[in-house]
Amino acid sequence: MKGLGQYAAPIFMGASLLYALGQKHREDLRKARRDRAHNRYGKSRGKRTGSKKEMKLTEKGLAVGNGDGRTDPGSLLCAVYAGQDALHVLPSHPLLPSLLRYPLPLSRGFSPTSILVTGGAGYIGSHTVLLLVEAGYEVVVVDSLVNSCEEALRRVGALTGHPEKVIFCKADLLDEQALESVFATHGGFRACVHFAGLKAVGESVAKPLLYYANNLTGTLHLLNAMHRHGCKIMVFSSSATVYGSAQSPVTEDQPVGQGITNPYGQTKYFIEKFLEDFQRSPEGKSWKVVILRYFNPVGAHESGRIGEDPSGSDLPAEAEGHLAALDYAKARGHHGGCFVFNLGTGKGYSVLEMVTAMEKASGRKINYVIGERRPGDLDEVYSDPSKAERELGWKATRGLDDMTRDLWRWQQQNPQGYI
Ligand SMILES: O=c1ccn([C@@H]2O[C@H](COP(=O)(O)OP(=O)(O)O[C@H]3O[C@H](CO)[C@H](O)[C@H](O)[C@H]3O)[C@@H](O)[C@H]2O)c(=O)[nH]1
Repeated sequence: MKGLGQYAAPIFMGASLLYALGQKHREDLRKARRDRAHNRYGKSRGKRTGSKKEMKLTEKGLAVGNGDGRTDPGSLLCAVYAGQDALHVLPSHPLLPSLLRYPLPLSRGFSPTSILVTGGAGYIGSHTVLLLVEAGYEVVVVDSLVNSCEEALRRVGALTGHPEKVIFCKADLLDEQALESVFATHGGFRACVHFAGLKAVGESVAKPLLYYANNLTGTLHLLNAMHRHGCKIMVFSSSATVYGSAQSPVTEDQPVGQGITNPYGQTKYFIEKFLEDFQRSPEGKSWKVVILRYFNPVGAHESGRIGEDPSGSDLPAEAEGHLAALDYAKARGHHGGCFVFNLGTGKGYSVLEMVTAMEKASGRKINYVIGERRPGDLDEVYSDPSKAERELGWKATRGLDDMTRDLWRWQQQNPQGYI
């Protein structure tokens, strides 16, 4: 019988190998951290050359980059998996199947698939959060609840079966410190979908300063926080009002900003300008900005559980438009840009057609009085949505009857809204 000593040499060699690989792995991680810190704080301002290698945290894990923004698929040093509360790092070397797998505890909410949604408790926001969770994302919602309530998000969590993936932070975008603490606590956002904003056309005519201060300042705080924390994908919820007096059906290349009839529309126009100007600047050129211009969304989720809280286009489909926009931005890899899409049915409905459709859906007679146009309202605006269909693969699929039926179901099940 041989003694245990015969195993000593292989064990020693194996252990040395493991130690050496572990050392290399730790050194790689340290180097990656250094590189990231350099990039973040702008210490390495030198022009990158095609031959200079760099460590990159990619979707699949830590990889060696070519120095030109690309990575070679074979260069993966370790895979990174996001768990519920931890980041799991698994070295790709076959000799180390599990020895170096260790969870890095993280603040709740961090995940490479985490999306920040501002105004996510609102009408379109809550439908979008639902679709994002169904698509596998974890969502951090920042909302001041000025025009919504948390119950909408509880219902979204219940409908998806993943309440843990809907993380709510009550915060006002005007409160820069609160916003900073959301990024510091939940950071690492892959993208931001920005809905938060005041949206009542009539009120904006009566209180323009409130609208300018709120919508513009809040967005500037958000953009600064995203910039500080390296979140470079923005999907912005804009509005058809930016087309002002343009002739319908409006296409994305028609001029914007002329003849806008109300301060709400002006805020959307100015925010589009902020985004375009920043994206064109050296600091923002790697950002991917997708601007979605809505055309009066109508409807509710088919479950009747979420809809517009009482405090024509197709609402659930518009929420899908946000996912399509995220996919579009992600598919552009490292190529930044600013892209604009109309989301609408391509068909205009008159107010009387809406009344008739609601009568049909509810089986009730609706009394109405024909009066003056409300301050700030346009007479007619409807979209040409063909660019979204061509480039995003998005199309409004439901007709007026479907939208009013879902809207009526929501109204019947929730006559007082979310209570
Ligand atoms: O300063 C603010 C203003 C609003 N909100 C929140 O933002 C959400 C906005 O949702 P709404 O239901 O009021 O609005 P919609 O989802 O219907 O509207 C969305 O689409 C509109 C276009 O039709 C506008 O683009 C609007 O900004 C965008 O939120 C609400 O939860 C509200 O509480 C904030 O958190 N901070």
